Amino acid sequence: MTPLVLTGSAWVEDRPLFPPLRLELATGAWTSLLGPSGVGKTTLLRLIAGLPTGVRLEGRVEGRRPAALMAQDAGLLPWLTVAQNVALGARLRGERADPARVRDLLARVGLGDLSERFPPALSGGQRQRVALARTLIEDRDPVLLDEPFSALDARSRLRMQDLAAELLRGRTVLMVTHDPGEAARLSDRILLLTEAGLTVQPVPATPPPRPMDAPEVLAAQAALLGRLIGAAA
Ligand SMILES: Nc1ncnc2c1ncn2[C@@H]1O[C@H](COP(=O)(O)OP(=O)(O)OP(=O)(O)O)[C@@H](O)[C@H]1O
Repeated sequence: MTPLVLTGSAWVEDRPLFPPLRLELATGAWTSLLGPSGVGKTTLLRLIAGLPTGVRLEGRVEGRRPAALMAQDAGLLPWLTVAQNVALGARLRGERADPARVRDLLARVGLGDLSERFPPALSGGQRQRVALARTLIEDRDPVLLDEPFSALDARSRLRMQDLAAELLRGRTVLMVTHDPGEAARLSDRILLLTEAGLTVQPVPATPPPRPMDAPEVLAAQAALLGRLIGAAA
């Protein structure tokens, strides 16, 4: 598979957003992208997906292919049920999603009982789990996740991280997150985006997903937190 590579700088009107950088997604690996708010992480994800952004990219994306994208707002259609939202990708392609697979995924994200509910009657965390199921059902590579676990309580967060790690094993994943612990648990590679550009950060040597309280995870988490605080200063 051709590597997916973004090279270039981005501009918001005449203001630079990020300086010239090169972001290569390691094929089959989980890459996490961290950085201060507003630095351009979602923009990078959308540029890679080929979606509209408010910026001008002076550069190019090579190796782009159809991606599964889980956006920061769950983006559920309020007039479709939970199950219909999970099956939406297939429906948009004029196909029929396998109902057993939809049921199985909804059960695995803990929403087996809510499949006939409509999104306005869900909590923020439940909506996020529907969006996760909708992303995980797609047989796509790459998979682009924008803060996919941010609305979840601590227990569901760990469970959903493990589920995503299991179902996306071997896929090329780019996950934007503000949570250094999450990045340290799940990633093969960690990137930090700041106004100065993109830097590669150390990752624990053990294979992901790692226990959240493993010493190497806690050490990586603390190191990342220090860099994030430094970057935001
Ligand atoms: N459509 C737009 N028009 C003008 N500016 C935009 C547009 N979209 C994004 N921006 C600006 O681009 C910058 C980067 O936004 P982006 O959403 O990529 O940041 P982010 O790093 O993902 O932030 P956060 O962590 O808060 O989600 C922000 O300053 C934002 O205001």
